Amino acid sequence: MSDQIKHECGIVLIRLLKPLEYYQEKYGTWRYGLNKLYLLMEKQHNRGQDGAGAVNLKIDQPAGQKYFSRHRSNKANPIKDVFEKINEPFIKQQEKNPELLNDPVYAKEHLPFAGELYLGHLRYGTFGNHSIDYVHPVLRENNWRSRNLTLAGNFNLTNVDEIFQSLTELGQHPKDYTDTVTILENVGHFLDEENQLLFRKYKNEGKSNREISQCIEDELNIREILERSSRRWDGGYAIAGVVGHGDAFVTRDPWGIRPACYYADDEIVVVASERPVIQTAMNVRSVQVKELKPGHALIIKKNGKVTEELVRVPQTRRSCSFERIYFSRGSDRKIYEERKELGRLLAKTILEKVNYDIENTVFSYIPNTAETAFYGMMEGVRREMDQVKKQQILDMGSDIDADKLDKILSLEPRVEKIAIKDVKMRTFIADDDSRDDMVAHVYDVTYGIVKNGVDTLVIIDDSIVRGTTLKKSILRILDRLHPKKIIVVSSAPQIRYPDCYGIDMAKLKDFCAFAAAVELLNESGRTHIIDEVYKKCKEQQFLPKEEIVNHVKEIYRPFTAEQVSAKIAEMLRPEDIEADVELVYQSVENLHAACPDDNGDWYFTGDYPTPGGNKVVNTSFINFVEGNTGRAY
Ligand SMILES: NC(=O)CC[C@H](N)C(=O)O
Repeated sequence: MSDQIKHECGIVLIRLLKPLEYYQEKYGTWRYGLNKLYLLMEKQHNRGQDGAGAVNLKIDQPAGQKYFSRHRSNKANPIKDVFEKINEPFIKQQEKNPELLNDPVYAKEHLPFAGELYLGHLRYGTFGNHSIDYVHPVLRENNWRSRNLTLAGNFNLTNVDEIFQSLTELGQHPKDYTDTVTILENVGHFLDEENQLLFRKYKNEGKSNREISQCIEDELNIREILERSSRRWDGGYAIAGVVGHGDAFVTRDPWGIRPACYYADDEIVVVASERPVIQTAMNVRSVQVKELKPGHALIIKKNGKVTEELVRVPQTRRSCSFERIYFSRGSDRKIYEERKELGRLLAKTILEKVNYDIENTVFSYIPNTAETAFYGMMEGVRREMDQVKKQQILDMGSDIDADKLDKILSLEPRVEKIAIKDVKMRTFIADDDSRDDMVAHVYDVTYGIVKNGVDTLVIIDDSIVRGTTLKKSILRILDRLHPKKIIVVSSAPQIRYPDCYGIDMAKLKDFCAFAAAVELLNESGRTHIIDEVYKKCKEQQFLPKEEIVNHVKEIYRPFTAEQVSAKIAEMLRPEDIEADVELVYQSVENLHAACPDDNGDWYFTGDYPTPGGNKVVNTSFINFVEGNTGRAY
């Protein structure tokens, strides 16, 4: 991916179902769970680098001793920072008395992060900023054990304002306005309520307060707490939580927008955002890792009972196709196949664009995530070429000989590694003029492969969001190879509408497809459409989200996808390069054919699965016209 988009978050939840001694004996360390947490977080580092955090809970710690430990970091390498902090007391203990460090009973009593429940999080913020207050897990403390709550999530809601308001209507006075803390207080409120209900029930039965605390811990109905609190959540979410006495859960939105998978046996329960991460960390097969069903929660009671329970009625599945195209690790066996298929499906169009002139075409990709789509594209190109060769052979009829056959069969597509990602250029260059020149060098190229002024260069990327890197770096540096033409292929369709479910692309004006459509409207004397859409958006600005319609679709309506692609190519092509530039995008139909199980496509089509999505696109358009640079949720 050439455009860096901030996106997603990663979650990890681990419950050790046996006492720490068991792991010391079987695996040689009571830190078995902690080590797995590290692995699972490190393997998901692609999902968030703004911050990281981890919590540990010791189940059944005696009163007066700390049972929650937490470390969070928003430093440059947050996972490393968090685990250095976690390791500090272990290093000290190692120096003081190494034997005690390896004693699980001593460790649980005296050392932080020696407990049965772990919650880890990697953050790419979609709300607020990068400050430490926004880093998960967030914690709500209380002297009643079963009222303590910690949460971490991969989520974005379109109606945090409504939920915040419901808290203030309850009489609360939140000290902060962050989406994660709002969710924490929202769930916390119903956790308190459930505690209170159970307390009353047992008080009426004449039980002592001590007995009641025990009863509450046994009976706390997590499913009900989640059902009551999530009733109004509009958005995509996979939210994990731990309650102070030892119950834990992960709940997923009813549309399945955000992903969550789990593995459970009699020793351990592991939940993570991505399947192959669990496969690798736990050394299990993909069939052993289950997807958490949309609208359900995986609930792990303190006593070790694991259930998947219905929380909100599942809706038509609209899981995020961008996970498949780009975000998730491509090592998942299904995602790998899907990415290849995305490339394969583009082959015919590409060959048509180059007039099947395979001798004068060089195929390559933008490193690194587009590599899999590239393999698929090349399979597709070869398959198409086989058809061409077959026809040429048939056309020869009886006029066939070995030389002619050799010539036909030897025609192979030219596959080369052209673009090389070189350096991360950031703050070193201060002034804007030289900055652009330096940014051009983020990518480098392999020289001597392209025939000057003759060859067409076909280069595939997984998606093009803003196109800035293409314009400033990739096209310029590719032009130095002197191709006749550069065709940039996107394995994803045009990104036309903002996301509001956990990917930080909330501003319409950032999308090159949107800029191109606006330019086309202006050029073709249809500027009035922009004004009309603005008026319609303003008219429904304060309507309930359920009544809002996505009028932004009208901006694209007069044009075909090809017209928009051609305009984007024109706009992204630097004036001072020699090569022609063309863009080829995936069609939405082919995206669905390649990724049939995950058809969430609102960023391509404007069809939002939740009413809040229409509100976000509406606000986003108003922001664009009014020159407001804020996020639209
Ligand atoms: N990408 C995400 O899932 C972000 C989670 C949450 N909205 C935050 O900004 O912290």
